[in-house]
Amino acid sequence: MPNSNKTFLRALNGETLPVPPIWLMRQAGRYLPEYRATRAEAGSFLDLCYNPDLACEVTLQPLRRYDFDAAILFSDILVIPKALGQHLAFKQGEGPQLEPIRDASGLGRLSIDGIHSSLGPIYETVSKLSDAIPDHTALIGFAGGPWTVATYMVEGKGSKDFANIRRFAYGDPQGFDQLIDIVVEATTQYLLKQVEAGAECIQLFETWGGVLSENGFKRWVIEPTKKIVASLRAVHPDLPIIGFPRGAGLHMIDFKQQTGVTAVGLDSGVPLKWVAENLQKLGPVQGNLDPMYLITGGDEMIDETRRILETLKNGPFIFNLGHGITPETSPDNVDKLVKFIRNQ
Ligand SMILES: Cc1c2[nH]c(c1CCC(=O)O)Cc1[nH]c(c(CCC(=O)O)c1C)Cc1[nH]c(c(CCC(=O)O)c1C)Cc1[nH]c(c(C)c1CCC(=O)O)C2
Repeated sequence: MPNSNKTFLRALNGETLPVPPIWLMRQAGRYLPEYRATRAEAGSFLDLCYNPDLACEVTLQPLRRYDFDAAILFSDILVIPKALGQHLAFKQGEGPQLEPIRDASGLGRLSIDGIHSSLGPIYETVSKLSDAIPDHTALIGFAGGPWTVATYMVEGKGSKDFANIRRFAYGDPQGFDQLIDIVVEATTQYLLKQVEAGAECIQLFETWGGVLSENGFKRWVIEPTKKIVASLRAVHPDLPIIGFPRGAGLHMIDFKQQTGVTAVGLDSGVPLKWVAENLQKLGPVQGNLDPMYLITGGDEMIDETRRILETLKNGPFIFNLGHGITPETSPDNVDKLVKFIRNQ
């Protein structure tokens, strides 16, 4: 039975609560002046990710302002390719850059042997957070979904059409399976260490799940996720796991049923009546305010929030965005959103 003062864990345990728990993807980040100050102190974004004291500090910043029901470890999904030996840099204003692996011949550059020494500072951040967060706040650990992590490993940066990875995966499926297997193994070990260090729930960010063909989604999103979930549950049978298969549409039913995740994160495009009638009957859901409403604010933000709360109120539900908060977000609008949800 989850700690009863943690509403986030209660919702994941299937409870329908009168006021849903709330946290926001990317709740620690550039929209907060105190985050920008701590990042400057760290030197760079990656330096911040590998500095346990400062990573702990930026995780706590949004909790101090908004008292969210969950804290999410401050790190990035791309620490896995880096731990596997792929060079990673974040260029200011340009996002991540990796040396791309375009085919199976590049897999020799990866090695799983040294991952824990590379990821050690992140486990230390989790452990510090576990001591530092308030009693009523749950601690979320995370990793990227294997397909999404692989998109950056193969494309070498963000992509609009994912042409390189689709060419690799569709043209050499067995070779591509090997890359996915390496990412699955590293991710599983990484998440087990996060749970050991105090993470109470895991979220898998499958941000680019929606770009695959039907069979591709089964083979490179559902199957790898299922393996990670089974390996985590073999050690921690009751661990809540949230899958966020962004853009997956109707696949979300199979995703929920076949992977064994506890809850499904919804992107902003998902029709909520369909969710209430189908997906939410299978387990808790989380989402899905379009982050752009936090920039526009006003009555439109409140009306859209009301619609979400109203449509999903008859089942287990966690309020969140449909994607990460953007740097242009006004901290005051986040305050208004949280107050509206808690005071209706
Ligand atoms: C695809 C992806 C990445 N990282 C992540 C995803 C999946 C979710 C999503 O789609 O947003 C996940 C992520 N990234 C970050 C977190 C921290 C926890 C949180 O507060 O939610 C989490 C959970 C911090 C971050 N990760 C990043 C920042 C901004 C870095 C900075 O401070 O300059 C933060 C706070 C950088 C990042 N990291 C990544 C990209 C493409 C970028 C550049 C885009 C950008 O600049 O916003 C890879």
